[in-house]
Amino acid sequence: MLVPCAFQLAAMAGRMLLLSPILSVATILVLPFMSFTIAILGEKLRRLSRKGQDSVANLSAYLNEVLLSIFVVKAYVAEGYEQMRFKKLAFVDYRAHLLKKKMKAFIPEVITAVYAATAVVLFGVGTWVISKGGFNASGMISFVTSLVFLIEPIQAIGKAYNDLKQGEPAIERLFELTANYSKIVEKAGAITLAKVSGDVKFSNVFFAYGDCPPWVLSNLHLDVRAGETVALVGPSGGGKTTLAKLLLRLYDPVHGQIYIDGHDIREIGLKSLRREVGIVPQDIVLFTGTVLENIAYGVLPDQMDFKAVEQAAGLANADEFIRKLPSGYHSNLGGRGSNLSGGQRQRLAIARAIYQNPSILILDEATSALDNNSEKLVREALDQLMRNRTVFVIAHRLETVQRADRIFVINGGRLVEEGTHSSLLAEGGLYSSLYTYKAEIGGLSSHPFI
Ligand SMILES: Nc1ncnc2c1ncn2[C@@H]1O[C@H](COP(=O)(O)OP(=O)(O)OP(=O)(O)O)[C@@H](O)[C@H]1O
Repeated sequence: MLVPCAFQLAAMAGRMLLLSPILSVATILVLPFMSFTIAILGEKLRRLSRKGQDSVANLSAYLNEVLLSIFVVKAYVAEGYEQMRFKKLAFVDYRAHLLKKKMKAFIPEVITAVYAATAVVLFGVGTWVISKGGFNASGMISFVTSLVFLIEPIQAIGKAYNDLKQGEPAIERLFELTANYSKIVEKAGAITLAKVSGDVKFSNVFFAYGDCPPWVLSNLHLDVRAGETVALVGPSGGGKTTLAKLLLRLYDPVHGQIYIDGHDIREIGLKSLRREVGIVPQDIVLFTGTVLENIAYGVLPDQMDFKAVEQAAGLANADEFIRKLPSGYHSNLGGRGSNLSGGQRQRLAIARAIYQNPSILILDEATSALDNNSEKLVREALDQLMRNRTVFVIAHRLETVQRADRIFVINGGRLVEEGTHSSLLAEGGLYSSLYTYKAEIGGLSSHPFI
């Protein structure tokens, strides 16, 4: 579009110059004013478009959050409060879009006014030139016709400019999103692990989310043997979950290395690494889709092994309740599995991890208590899952801690104690005081170390 417009503009400007240099100069003097006006309005439109984009994003983020937690809203009788928050955000959105629409309607009016002013100037100068005898009426008509054809491409370019300004915020947001891309990149020539036994070593690891002190993990040395179950315990905020994130390579240490079977994990392909390191998070995440898709999560439909899914569900004590669902394994888990009980959700997550069959497992134990029967089913499922793997348990239950081969006590990002339940109690350090404190407040049987 720009090329034909530029040709038309040049041809008409040339013709006008030939017809009357004085009138052409008068016209040209108006052009910077017109461009300046268009630029200012374009910038205003860009800012309003940005506000519109932000308000839509805020509103949809809000709805996404509140609709998924509607039961909490109802339980806290917070409908009125949420209605007020929604109205506020909706009003901001309404105002932003209204202002944008107003500005879009206003711009052509301003441009028309600028044209009218140009016509008045030309009329005055034209009359003066004709009265001086340097120009006749037919020449004037020809000049005005050329001017009309000159304005046409200017209008088209102005419109394109406004469209660009209006679209700019969307492009800016896209660039902002791409700027947030993970810093974790796979090394060229990264290896694929073949058979993993599951030795894990953290060597002098320092980490901070902002890449500089204060450290979230500092001077961390851990040596975990293949098949060992280690419990990570310690006060809240000590760095246990961060340690697990580093093992999954969601972040890289600022200093130090992490090894799996002697390979620095930065040398391992991300797919291969995350295939071997599985996680059962504390907050179970189920997706809208079938039970089958949720257990074989991430596997393409034509590569799903239905028999293995059934087997995993069986080991996770989930097969029985799945079969009772209306369409068994093909039942849809609406609303992220909100129609399942807490224990059933946990067992599905365990079945997912069993299906993945990782060599190293990170288990962030749930803190929510289940009833005795459900607890027993989940416990048995976990026993199946933890068998023959290296397991890091971010442990909250005394039973898990006691059964671990070793316990690592993490405090303030440092490994402060290491040993078995009895050896650590005998040491009389942080572990022992956490244990005594929890025993005193009566939380011993359920969640001693959160
Ligand atoms: N994404 C993040 N960005 C910045 N700081 C973070 C982030 N995640 C965690 N932290 C901070 O890192 C520190 C360690 O957090 P982490 O979740 O690893 O502790 P934790 O021992 O697992 O705690 P908890 O037992 O309460 O789950 C905390 O001070 C926390 O505020």
